[in-house]
Amino acid sequence: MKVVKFGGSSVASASQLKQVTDILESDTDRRIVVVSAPGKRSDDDEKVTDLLIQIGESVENGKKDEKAYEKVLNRFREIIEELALPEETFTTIKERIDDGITMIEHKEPNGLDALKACGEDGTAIILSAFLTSRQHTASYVHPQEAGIFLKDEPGGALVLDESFDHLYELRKRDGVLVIPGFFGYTKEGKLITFSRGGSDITGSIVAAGVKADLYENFTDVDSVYCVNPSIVENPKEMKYLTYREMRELSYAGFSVFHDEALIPAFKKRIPVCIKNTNNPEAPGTMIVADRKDTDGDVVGIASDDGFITIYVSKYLMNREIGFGRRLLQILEDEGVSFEHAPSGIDDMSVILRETALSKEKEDIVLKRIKDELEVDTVEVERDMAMIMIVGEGMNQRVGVASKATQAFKNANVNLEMINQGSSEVSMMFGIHADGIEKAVRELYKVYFT
Ligand SMILES: Nc1ncnc2c1ncn2[C@@H]1O[C@H](COP(=O)(O)OP(=O)(O)O)[C@@H](O)[C@H]1O
Ligand SMILES: N[C@@H](CC(=O)OP(=O)(O)O)C(=O)O
Repeated sequence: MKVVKFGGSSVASASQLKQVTDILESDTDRRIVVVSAPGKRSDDDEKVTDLLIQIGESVENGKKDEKAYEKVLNRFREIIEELALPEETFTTIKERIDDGITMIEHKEPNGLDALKACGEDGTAIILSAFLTSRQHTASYVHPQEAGIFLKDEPGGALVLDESFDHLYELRKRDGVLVIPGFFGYTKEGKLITFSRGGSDITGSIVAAGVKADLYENFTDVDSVYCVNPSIVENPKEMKYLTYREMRELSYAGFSVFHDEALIPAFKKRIPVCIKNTNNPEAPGTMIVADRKDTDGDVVGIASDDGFITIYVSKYLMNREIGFGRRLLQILEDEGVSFEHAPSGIDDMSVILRETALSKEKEDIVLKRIKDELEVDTVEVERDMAMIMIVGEGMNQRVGVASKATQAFKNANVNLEMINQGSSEVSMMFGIHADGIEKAVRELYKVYFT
């Protein structure tokens, strides 16, 4: 049995949904399908999830964005008409969207999540109806009925272990099962969504729950490339990656697969394959426990901007037991999550995502660091970017870091920070965001050409 996830680009239009159906029909092992909300049909198009968030926020602010509301309804109406589905398919989707809006108007908790979930819910209703119209045994399975139970955590929902046992029961059902991605329920019955891009996580949870032979993740590229294809033209394709490599790369900026989506599949040893909906014959990229082709130092280069560094120095910090803990405690008290914390003898930096530290929070945090830790210096640097090079066995090879530093030199980009990941499959470099593309291109040259 295979679990198949189709991303937003794969379900963006009626013609894409027909392509999805062809893919399902070409392999009867593809029994469980997880779908995203309709994504962009072209570069200047809008994702349904973005429109739903726009509507939700406008309702929260007291004036519903009618334009965005009409756009969402039109997206679904167009798809339904082109697939020649009955009118009630549209009515059901519209009712669910209107219910989400009413929840927000009544200030019910999780109203925004309920509205956000309508994108994937709508796609699942449409795809199951379309499969049925093509004489397949197919059913829509609501995440609550499937038993996808989640814990509400800041920064995104987390799956509860009992979900895997509930999901196993799906194996007993006949036909193709279509499950909307991106959301689940708390034990108290509240709908909650994962963080953005979270349908990949649903797919992985379902694949782990039903103990699938394979989790296929269909998107709009032939494979995972060793570097973001919008930075380097025609980069090298990756045939195999290990779970650890993919986790590091997706965490550090490979947006093709959600970084939290690997853990459920990894724990149950379910292989993952990233494939192209518009070129399903291409082999794609397999993510597995062990990779045999270990040629080359590095398998991928990921990059992301939007980071802040808090730099702290204090003479004899090395002798002050508990300094690091107290510094991080301040962040914990203020509800700020951090990404990395490299340290020296008398200094320590904490790297955070800009989204984690508002200007007001920054003032509070800096004041507390100064007052409570009596530091010599505390400085904040914004507009930082992180570049991560990843490769299993990289730590065993001589000269990997020197190639990287040569590349930064070639790009004329100053290195603000270097951190060898504790996982030993990655090395991270902090630079100013304006140097990101130059640096990535030079790194690509030294490792891949
Ligand atoms: N290293 C990479 N390899 C492949 N695609 C990448 C990489 N880094 C970023 N991407 C981007 O990820 C996109 C696919 O992810 P996403 O837009 O989330 O797809 P979907 O709509 O299928 O969920 C690609 O179109 C590509 O632009
Ligand atoms: N629709 C949600 C969840 C998702 O996974 O989407 P996509 O498959 O388009 O990345 C989002 O936009 O965040």
